[in-house]
Amino acid sequence: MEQTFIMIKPDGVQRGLIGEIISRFEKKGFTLKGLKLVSVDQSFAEKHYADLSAKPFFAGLVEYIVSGPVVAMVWDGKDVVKTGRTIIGATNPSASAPGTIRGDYAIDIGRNIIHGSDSVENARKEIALWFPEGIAEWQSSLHSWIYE
Ligand SMILES: Nc1ncnc2c1ncn2[C@@H]1O[C@H](COP(=O)(O)OP(=O)(O)OP(=O)(O)O)[C@@H](O)[C@H]1O
Repeated sequence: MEQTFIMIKPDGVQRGLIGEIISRFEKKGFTLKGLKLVSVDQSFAEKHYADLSAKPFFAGLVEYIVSGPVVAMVWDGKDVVKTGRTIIGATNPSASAPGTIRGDYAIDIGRNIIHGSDSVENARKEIALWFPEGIAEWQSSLHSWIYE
């Protein structure tokens, strides 16, 4: 099945949204395969956001990601990359629909609470970067109640 990398950013952790965010992915029917609370350093944050290194907001983005612990997760399920992005909402919370995580809980683009991989290929790279130790191998017993 497909996997995606989801990170609750430092503002999401500080604001007490960990449980709410995990709950949304769980209730949808996706399966949690990796989970840890970690503080990353500058070089790690720069690696994660390497594609954005030329952007004017890059330094501020890195500073934001290292400002406190983040929750790194791997979620598994059919079309989880695309559906995960839908659950998260548009990058700029001012354009995120109500009902999405960013639409419900964020205001500023530079404090948008959560990250989700934007493609299956990037998910693979991000999971390898954040979980070099590997992820849990298990299958939920609810599988046949979620997939036909
Ligand atoms: N104009 C901006 N000003 C400040 N921060 C920004 C801006 N644009 C993007 N960011 C930050 O950089 C992150 C990565 O930007 P990107 O364009 O990859 O959006 P995204 O894929 O929706 O976000 P993410 O990769 O965090 O899921 C955004 O989530 C946001 O935190």
